[in-house]
Amino acid sequence: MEVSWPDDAVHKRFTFLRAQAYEEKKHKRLDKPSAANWDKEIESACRCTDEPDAEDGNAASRLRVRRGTPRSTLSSGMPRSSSSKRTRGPTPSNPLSLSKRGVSARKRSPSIGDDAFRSLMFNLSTSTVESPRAISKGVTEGSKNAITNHSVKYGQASTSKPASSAMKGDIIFVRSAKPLRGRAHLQSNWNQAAQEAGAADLHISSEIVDGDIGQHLYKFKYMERSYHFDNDGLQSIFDVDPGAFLACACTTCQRASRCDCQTESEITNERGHKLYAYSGVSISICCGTYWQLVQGLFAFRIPQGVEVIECNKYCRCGPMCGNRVAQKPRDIPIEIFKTKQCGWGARCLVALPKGKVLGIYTGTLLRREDVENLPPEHIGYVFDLDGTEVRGQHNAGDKFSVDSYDCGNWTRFVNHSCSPSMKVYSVVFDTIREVHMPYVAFVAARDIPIGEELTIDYEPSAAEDMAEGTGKQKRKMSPTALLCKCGSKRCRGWIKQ
Ligand SMILES: C[S@@+](CC[C@H](N)C(=O)[O-])C[C@H]1O[C@@H](n2cnc3c(N)ncnc32)[C@H](O)[C@@H]1O
Repeated sequence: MEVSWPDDAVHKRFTFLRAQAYEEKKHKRLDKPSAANWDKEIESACRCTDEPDAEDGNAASRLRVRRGTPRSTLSSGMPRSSSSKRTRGPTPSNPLSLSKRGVSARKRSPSIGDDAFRSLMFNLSTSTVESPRAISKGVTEGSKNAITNHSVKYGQASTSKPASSAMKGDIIFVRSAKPLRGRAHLQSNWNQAAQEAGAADLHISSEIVDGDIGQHLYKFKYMERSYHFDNDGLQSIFDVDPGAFLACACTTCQRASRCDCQTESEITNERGHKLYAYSGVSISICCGTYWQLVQGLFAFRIPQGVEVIECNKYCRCGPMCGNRVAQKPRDIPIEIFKTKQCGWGARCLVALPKGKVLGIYTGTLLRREDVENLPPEHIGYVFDLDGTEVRGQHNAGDKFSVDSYDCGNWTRFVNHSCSPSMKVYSVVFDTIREVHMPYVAFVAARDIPIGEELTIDYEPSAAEDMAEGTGKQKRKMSPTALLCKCGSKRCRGWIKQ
């Protein structure tokens, strides 16, 4: 995937202005992260409903992942057992309760020689997460069987002893230790990781059957936000000294002219006034008797390739600041589904307005020169971060890429289209732009109806060439290129790999 970047002059100008702004404004930054630090706000606003699973470490915070999860953790983190969390026994209000039928349902610990326990153990694992209705139906049926036949089986019984060995009254409901499998397993793990990061639901469509799932996906580590670093050296470059951050001193950043972080982005209108990258952030709409803040949408004002500098943890503003958009947890539900032609894809389960920022591309951050050492199957999942590079200039040391084959989030399933529904832009908030490790944000390029596939153009420069009439894409297909199956009327015929 390639993004188009501005020319050398633009970069020189921005570098100069930013250096100047830094010297002028650095006294305003907070020496320590603000008490109203956005990371903390996200954590407390996290919509996680379950307690973190201490056993398997999958509940590690974003920070812990960012500080260098060893590679072995990535490959050994799955499958995880759901048994340690959700045990559910019959309760008086529960349809599982057997007391109404004259059989006391009580919870006992198994002991050696307790045949009743072994013979009447129910397995409630797989479908419990998938379909509560099915569970209750199935278990009720199972309960009836328990009473009448003493041969209880729902899902898969852990043992199947003869009914005669069961003792009335020793019916025990336990949750099996058997882990979820296939699509249910992936959905459960990925959705949980998304929710722990404070993001909205992540679904895997039921069109995807277990047989469609490649083995590598069971080892895939879902990371809604932030990069993974295999290499401590890169991690330390990314985690710059706090003193290097420029931060604003405004409390709400409602006016771009007052927010010093806007100096960093240097987005100005024709009159030279600073502009936000995001629309609506400085506007309050009067709704009857109260004022309502309008949510920030990407306004497509910035020159392509110039990073948007969002407020950071040293800024004084809080989470409602209009210059904190891409860093907020995803608030729209996403579904991974099976496309007709291009493998799996991603779509949104709600309609989206133009400019809505949908997510950031996460994965393992690596130097560009290391990309060629990756196994070939990774290549389709590598996104180049070229925000500071001048086209044609070879300076591999400062170029980085993101590989989302082993870890990443839903954006790794985003397919290419020659008429894409999303655009990408570079955004910086966890580090400084000078380290050349921005995040890549995906944003709705137009209003997107509910359920439409979310796509990007993997090679926007080719689209520009086509528009300028210089590209002869269909005729000049490179030997390593992929046949494009986007189906667009404006399809260029192939995708660069
Ligand atoms: C980032 S992945 C996208 C997710 C992928 N479809 C999957 O199932 O994992 C990129 C790969 O998807 C496939 N792909 C994406 N867009 C395509 C298109 N327009 N035509 C053909 N293949 C496409 C190619 O195999 C490409 O290497």
